[in-house]
Amino acid sequence: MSNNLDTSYILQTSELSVSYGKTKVLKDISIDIYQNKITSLIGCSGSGKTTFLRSINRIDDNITTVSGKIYFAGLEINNPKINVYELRKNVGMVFQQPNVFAKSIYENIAYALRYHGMSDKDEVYETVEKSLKQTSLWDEVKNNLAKCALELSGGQQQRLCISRAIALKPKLLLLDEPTSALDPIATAKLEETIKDLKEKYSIIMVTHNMQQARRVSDYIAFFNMGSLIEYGSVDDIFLRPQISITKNYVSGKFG
Ligand SMILES: Nc1ncnc2c1ncn2[C@@H]1O[C@H](COP(=O)(O)OP(=O)(O)OP(=O)(O)O)[C@@H](O)[C@H]1O
Repeated sequence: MSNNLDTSYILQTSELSVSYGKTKVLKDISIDIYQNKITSLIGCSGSGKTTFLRSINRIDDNITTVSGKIYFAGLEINNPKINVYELRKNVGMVFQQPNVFAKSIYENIAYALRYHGMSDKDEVYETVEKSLKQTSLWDEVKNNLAKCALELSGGQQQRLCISRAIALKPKLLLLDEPTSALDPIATAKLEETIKDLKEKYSIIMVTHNMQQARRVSDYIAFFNMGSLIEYGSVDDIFLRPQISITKNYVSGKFG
């Protein structure tokens, strides 16, 4: 991490290490993640990508030991004074499997808004509509907002999960393999949504799909066995990798 906290970065880590019990699975990760860009984390299974994501909104507080620093929007997130509830509002997370609630499409978003303190009915409705439009789901569901979200297709459910996350106006969106459960058409649609969202949000996405990483990302971070091996622009990593293991991974020689 650079010496000064820089506002062009949404997230900076300095020598971040994370252990489950005695096993250290992330080792001294120092990285500066840019605002309003899409940064993809790539690497073999077990290299620590998801652990990195989860440490940013402190989901695993009870099962991990963390050392080093994580600065989100300039604040050190593991400081005891940090309000974890506020942090999670500002750092939205979308998981591999869409986790919609067994409620109506409308309620999936409205519930989250009310939970976080929005009480005005008109404001809730407007925010639901706006967040569904931002993921291009509005036109597909606007006449069926009372339908149970579980009846949507997998791709629609995933876009609903993203709508729910962005309805809370997070500064950072974490996407953990968001298209891994989707077919190619739903994947293409979700990739378009993700690219549109970077106008307003900073995004960190885990993906195993190298074509997707190339299509969608501005920056790529390559992890291997808990270490950050190489980090750079999408062209730096795919066309001019500096480290042979990165080159072998992105060219499909292992992984
Ligand atoms: N809850 C947990 N308890 C103990 N070990 C865990 C836990 N979650 C992950 N690990 C271990 O931490 C290491 C990193 O896992 P992680 O899920 O972060 O990797 P990953 O790069 O995201 O993998 P994948 O691409 O398969 O999702 C692995 O060795 C994994 O077994």
